[in-house]
Amino acid sequence: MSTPKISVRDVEKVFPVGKEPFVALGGVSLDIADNEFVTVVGPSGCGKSTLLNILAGLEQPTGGTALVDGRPVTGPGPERGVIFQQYALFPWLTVRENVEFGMRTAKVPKSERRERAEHFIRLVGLEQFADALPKTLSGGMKQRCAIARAYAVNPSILLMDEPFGALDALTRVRLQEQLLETWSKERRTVMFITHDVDEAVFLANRVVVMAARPGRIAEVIEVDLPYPRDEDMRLSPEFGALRNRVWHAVYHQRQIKEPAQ
Ligand SMILES: Nc1ncnc2c1ncn2[C@@H]1O[C@H](COP(=O)(O)OP(=O)(O)OP(=O)(O)O)[C@@H](O)[C@H]1O
Repeated sequence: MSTPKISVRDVEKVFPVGKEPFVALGGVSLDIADNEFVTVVGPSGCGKSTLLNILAGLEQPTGGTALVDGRPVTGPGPERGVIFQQYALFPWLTVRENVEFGMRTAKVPKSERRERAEHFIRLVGLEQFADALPKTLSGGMKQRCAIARAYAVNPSILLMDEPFGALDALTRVRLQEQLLETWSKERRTVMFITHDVDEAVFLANRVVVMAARPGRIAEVIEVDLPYPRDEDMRLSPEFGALRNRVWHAVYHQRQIKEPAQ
């Protein structure tokens, strides 16, 4: 088997909280293949963001290792693009300048920067708004801009932490479809955190269900539905059955009691 793009081996994260340490992740192992789309669901506080932040290089594990392309993650890197729920656009820069910003940091020459920015702005359907400032955009448009910016740096991995969490249902569905369209044209390895079971199934090759106390992987569910996925698929019995399975895995979890310290 080829080396997984992402490999999480027995990762633990213990936060010192008050007198007793808090085990946010208690030994998580997960491999994600190149170009795979994995979604992560689980109850609040089960360590989803902590896991993503470790892969992003924003947090260090207190045990185990997180590997990208076979190398341990020691900090953030240009091969990993991170998208959070809050759009994190620079308010004083236009859409185009925001999209170019990451490439500027990555020292991409100006003409290439322009060209790539145009390409990704078009891909997310913001060409009419290339010269607009973020304050004039809707939430969905801002998030599309953040996605274009992340893609433009050409990361091989996208780490997305509830990127559509703040959006209304209709915008959310549109952005899901657009993300899949972009992903099918510009293949990337994606890890996408969501609270929305429908969204998790609609997007993924595999859904990772996490559980809390300690944060761990409860179940991994294969989504063997073909791409492209569309509205009809969302209404299909196969989709419904998978959604029910994920729902059940999330909402009927047994609590493991941590041993008394
Ligand atoms: N810096 C920190 N110090 C102490 N505890 C923390 C810290 N960061 C996270 N935690 C705790 O670790 C646990 C996991 O947090 P995390 O944000 O990873 O969960 P999550 O599954 O992403 O939650 P949510 O779905 O609510 O966003 C939580 O109980 C949280 O309070």
